[in-house]
Amino acid sequence: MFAAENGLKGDPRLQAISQAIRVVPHFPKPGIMFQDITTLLLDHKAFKDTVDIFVDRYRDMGISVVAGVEARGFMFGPSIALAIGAKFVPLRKPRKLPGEVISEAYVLEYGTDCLEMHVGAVQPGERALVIDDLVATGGTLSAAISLLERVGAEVIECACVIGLPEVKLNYFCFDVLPGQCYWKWTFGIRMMLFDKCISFRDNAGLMESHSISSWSHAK
Ligand SMILES: O=P(O)(O)OC[C@H]1O[C@H](OP(=O)(O)OP(=O)(O)O)[C@H](O)[C@@H]1O
Ligand SMILES: Nc1ncnc2[nH]cnc12
Repeated sequence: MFAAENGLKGDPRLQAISQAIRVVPHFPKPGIMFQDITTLLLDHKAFKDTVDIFVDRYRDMGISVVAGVEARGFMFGPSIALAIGAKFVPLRKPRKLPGEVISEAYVLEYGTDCLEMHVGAVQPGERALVIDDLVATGGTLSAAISLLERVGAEVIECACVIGLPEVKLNYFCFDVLPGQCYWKWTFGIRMMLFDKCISFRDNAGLMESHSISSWSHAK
């Protein structure tokens, strides 16, 4: 989310959203600081503010598809889709969707997994937004982007509520693509003002052309 660009700089909603997210140490295994958005969902104002912030950003972008990543992308995606007049497409874990699917495997901070999407849910040329609660390595979002691009959709942006401070995207953003102000600006704002709230633009071509392991493994 571009706090300065869209007038969110200093917005008190951001701090309240951040504070509503519980951090659980050593879950699901030692060393992981688990960012628990279920406490955000319990806080009606913080939950609504989170959705509203995304809706304000995406309502005029001509987005026809909001693709939510199982499971936690399902908690934010449908509300955003309804509010911006888009359809919601679930990107599910393996063997959950009953119809014909396409699949994309990826590596997680604590394991490996796979996302699937129904064939025919998204048409070539559609403008898509990917929603999830959190980006850690970016592997999940990379898989989501791949699924959508494989069926000819254009991924306009990916939006997450939480960006982990150790995310390798910081490196990607500041060092690998120093000329890309968009990235630099986004993440500068995230770290200074947004804390746990980010949104970032997909630029799969650039991700691919630089061998950043966290992104390239899913490509
Ligand atoms: O950026 P990454 O390293 O790919 O990690 C981020 C993903 O990990 C979490 O989901 P998880 O796979 O744990 O599944 P869940 O939502 O079903 O618990 C989170 O909700 C993201 O989808
Ligand atoms: N630290 C974390 N907290 C919550 N979900 C995650 N998914 C990957 N890393 C995570």
